[in-house]
Amino acid sequence: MEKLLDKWVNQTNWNENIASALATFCKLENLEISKKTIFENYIGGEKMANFSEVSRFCTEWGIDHIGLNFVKKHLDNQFLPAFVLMDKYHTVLVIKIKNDEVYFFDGVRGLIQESIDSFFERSMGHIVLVEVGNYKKEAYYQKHVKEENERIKKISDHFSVKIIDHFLTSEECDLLKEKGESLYVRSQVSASEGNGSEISSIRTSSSAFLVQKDSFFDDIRERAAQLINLNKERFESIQLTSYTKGQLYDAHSDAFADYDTDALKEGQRTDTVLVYLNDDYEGGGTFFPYLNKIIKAKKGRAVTWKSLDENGKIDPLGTHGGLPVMNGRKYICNLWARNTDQSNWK
Ligand SMILES: O=C(O)CCC(=O)C(=O)O
Ligand SMILES: [Fe+2]
Repeated sequence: MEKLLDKWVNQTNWNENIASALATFCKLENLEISKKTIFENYIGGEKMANFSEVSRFCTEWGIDHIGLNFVKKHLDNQFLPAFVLMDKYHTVLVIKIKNDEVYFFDGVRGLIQESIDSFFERSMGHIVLVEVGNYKKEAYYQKHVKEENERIKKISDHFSVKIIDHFLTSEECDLLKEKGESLYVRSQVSASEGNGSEISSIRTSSSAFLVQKDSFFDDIRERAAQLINLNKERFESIQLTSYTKGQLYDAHSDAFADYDTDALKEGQRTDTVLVYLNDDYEGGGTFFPYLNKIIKAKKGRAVTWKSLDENGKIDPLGTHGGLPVMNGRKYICNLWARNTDQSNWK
């Protein structure tokens, strides 16, 4: 697995998903097509790259391929590698099946393993099998491209992730980091049974809970409140999170699921203001898989979005996570607002 991960060419821009899959494929197959050529030619223009780029790429470079409606039997080593269009508007590169698990490269998440059933369930029903030889090439894509563009337009009309640079000064970032330094414990997530929280491989960072009384913390909450036009009482106590090399937070919503009755007793999370406290590390961007967007850290930068839709339900478009840190140490500050008064931190 380690060796295979070396072949991964990650995407660093939201519209580079296909280019990442294609470049990873070339590296795996030792094709001498440069990463630069791929990233310059197959990023899909101003919108995100769409699945037809895979076929265009193969045609242009004389690589035997076929586009098909995806059925489970394609998940067989004899047909691989294959490009599959997943939900989340992502194309992934499937390379191996072993013990009913699919191994695939994802532009933002690297080399992933998932059960065949759940992988198939998540997919959008389109696959390109590469170098399979015997099939005839056919064009399946136009209809899909149109649907894809419509879906993306709908998304960008309804959901926004706002970026506010210089929300905190560099000195404030340093001070906040310092205040948390001795308080880190392994991060947890809500327990799957809905009572309490637990350690999980989906979140491997450490967290510091800044529950002490401090006018500095109050001031930050006040500014977060002004930023998104809420009462400061709606903000929880500040949490810092830190990731060392390899640590990550997989895709999730900050809002609590219905079954998470323990957490919901204190109210539902509605808004997030996330602040980057440093930027001297590699990797570790904040990714929004449904929006095909990765936000890069910049010291003092705040990012804000809503977790619930207009009906108060968890909005899948707010799904996000922290990519693995490649080098160095990442520090963020989380300011979460709930729909009830949280001011027992006073
Ligand atoms: O580390 C990141 O960029 C995201 C963190 C996050 O989503 C969280 O702490 O809830
Ligand atoms: Fe989060």
